[in-house]
Amino acid sequence: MTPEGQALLLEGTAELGLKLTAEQVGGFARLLALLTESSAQMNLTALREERDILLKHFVDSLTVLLGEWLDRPAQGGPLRVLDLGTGAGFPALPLALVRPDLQMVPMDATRKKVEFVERAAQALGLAQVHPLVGRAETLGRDPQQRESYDRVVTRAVAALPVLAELALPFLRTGGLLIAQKGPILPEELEAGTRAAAEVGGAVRAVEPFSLPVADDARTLVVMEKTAPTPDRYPRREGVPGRKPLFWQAT
Ligand SMILES: C[S@@+](CC[C@H](N)C(=O)[O-])C[C@H]1O[C@@H](n2cnc3c(N)ncnc32)[C@H](O)[C@@H]1O
Repeated sequence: MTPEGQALLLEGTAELGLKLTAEQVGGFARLLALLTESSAQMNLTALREERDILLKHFVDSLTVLLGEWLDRPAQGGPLRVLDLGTGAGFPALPLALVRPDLQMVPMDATRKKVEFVERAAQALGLAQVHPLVGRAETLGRDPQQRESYDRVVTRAVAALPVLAELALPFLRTGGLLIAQKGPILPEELEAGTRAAAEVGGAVRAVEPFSLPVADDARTLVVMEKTAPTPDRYPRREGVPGRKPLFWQAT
């Protein structure tokens, strides 16, 4: 990481209220190098410039900490967190670097991306990260995965009604989905609210904010799991995305 890059990372994370240690900065530098090396060989992420990776992957991933939805509960063990559609490890890897107390499961349908996340987690010494390959529609029906997470995080994966159907089955009652999104249209929010109710959840918060330094518009949407998900959800692979509940995708 260049000195300018390090200054940018520190500025962006400071705006989120985080004070990175020298060891954490070293972890981000290593992750940047691994991502840049691997992207040259395979199509891992569209972002190639150091500034873009630092702001739009690393700092953006850490905005999931705004609102304190991932704070450690006063009682009970560590939070078990699923990152649904992690891609090259976002937000899972930046989050694991600053929050080693989280039991993190980055999950994606694409094996080569999950293999990268596994290699990166090993190289960074993140023993609490346990990647998983598969589709949410299928893993969400696996008794070992269903209703077994305290939190689901997900960034840039799908529209809200699709996320509700894919993510809420993984949560125990009382658990939270924290979706990192761009600006949200009222129609998407309405469909997401109805879809959440259909699969055993409710929208708890919609928080618009600006990405530090870059100023791009972002929204955190939080849904709470309020009741067990009916057995018919999620529908079979591909159907939630093709026919989102209560929503006509344009
Ligand atoms: C646009 S990428 C975003 C990746 C990452 N979250 C990020 O913010 O950089 C969306 C990812 O979600 C994964 N994905 C989409 N639908 C999925 C599903 N039903 N089950 C598992 N992974 C899925 C894709 O394979 C892809 O890697």
